[in-house]
Amino acid sequence: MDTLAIFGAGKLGEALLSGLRRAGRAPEEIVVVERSEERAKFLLERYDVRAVSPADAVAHARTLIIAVKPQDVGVLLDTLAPLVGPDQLVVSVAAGIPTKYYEQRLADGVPVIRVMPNTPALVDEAMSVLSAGAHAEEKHLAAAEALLRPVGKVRRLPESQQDAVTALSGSGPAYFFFLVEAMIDAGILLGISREVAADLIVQSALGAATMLRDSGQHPVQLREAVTSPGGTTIAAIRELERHGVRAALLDAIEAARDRSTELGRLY
Ligand SMILES: NC(=O)C1=CN([C@@H]2O[C@H](COP(=O)(O)OP(=O)(O)OC[C@H]3O[C@@H](n4cnc5c(N)ncnc54)[C@H](OP(=O)(O)O)[C@@H]3O)[C@@H](O)[C@H]2O)C=CC1
Ligand SMILES: O=C(O)[C@@H]1CCC=N1
Repeated sequence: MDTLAIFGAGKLGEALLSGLRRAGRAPEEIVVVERSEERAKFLLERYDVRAVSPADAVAHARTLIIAVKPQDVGVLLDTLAPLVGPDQLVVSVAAGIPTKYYEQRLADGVPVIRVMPNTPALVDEAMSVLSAGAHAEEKHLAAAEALLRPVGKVRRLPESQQDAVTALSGSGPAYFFFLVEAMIDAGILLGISREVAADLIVQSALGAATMLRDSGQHPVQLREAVTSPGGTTIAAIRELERHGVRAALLDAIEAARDRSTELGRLY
């Protein structure tokens, strides 16, 4: 049985856990390591998985998913280092932390894979990008892909691109939520109730996302099809351009990339 342990079942760890359970992973194949008893109780009640000590988790599991915050990885590795061996697989989802960081602290030869998933794992629509560390072979990448595929789309990219990936798809859902939040506020401004505005905008977002994925058309083509000559859309686009929204997005995503790089240097 390919058992796995999730260290830190917070927002992202829980999103992965929920997907693994939906995908049919039996509760006895998964353990979690959590600091808070209350959180452990919640996870047991909701997902039927046990919370155990780090030592028990390492003894129990072949695959170790590290889903604690980047600033907590170092302390966790102090505990794990003497326990983990090269027949196990470490999968890290921590933003910014390079595989080299793990390899320097764990026993020689322990395979490490860095993954950047995102919270749409909760609805099986995650984007997960994998990069192999120095000791990770094809079989390890394949095992990590098999783990993540049930919760969404999976790609492999070189680790040198992981900070950019973190800024694009790791944080990406937050940008869309932010945009939707602002558009609902615009509905309020125009005298539409919050409930109705949310319904209109969320369905428009879903429709637009489906077209982006399925139409085979470039976003510019799709936007042009909405933008009638002398019409309403171009009046809005002019304001978006006047306020520098495109430049703001470029700056924002660059800042996220830089923060990911910085996290990797801090810890
Ligand atoms: N949220 C997201 O969208 C994404 C997050 N990530 C990455 O996932 C990781 C987790 O992020 P997120 O879920 O948002 O953060 P959370 O704070 O929600 O989750 C982290 C969890 O780990 C627990 N924890 C901390 N230290 C330990 C430890 N030593 N042993 C066991 N559990 C521990 C925390 O407990 P406590 O609260 O008690 O500290 C908390 O429950 C981060 O590294 C982040 O970069 C990656 C992609 C997307
Ligand atoms: O904000 C963060 O640092 C994490 C990593 C990517 C998404 N959330």
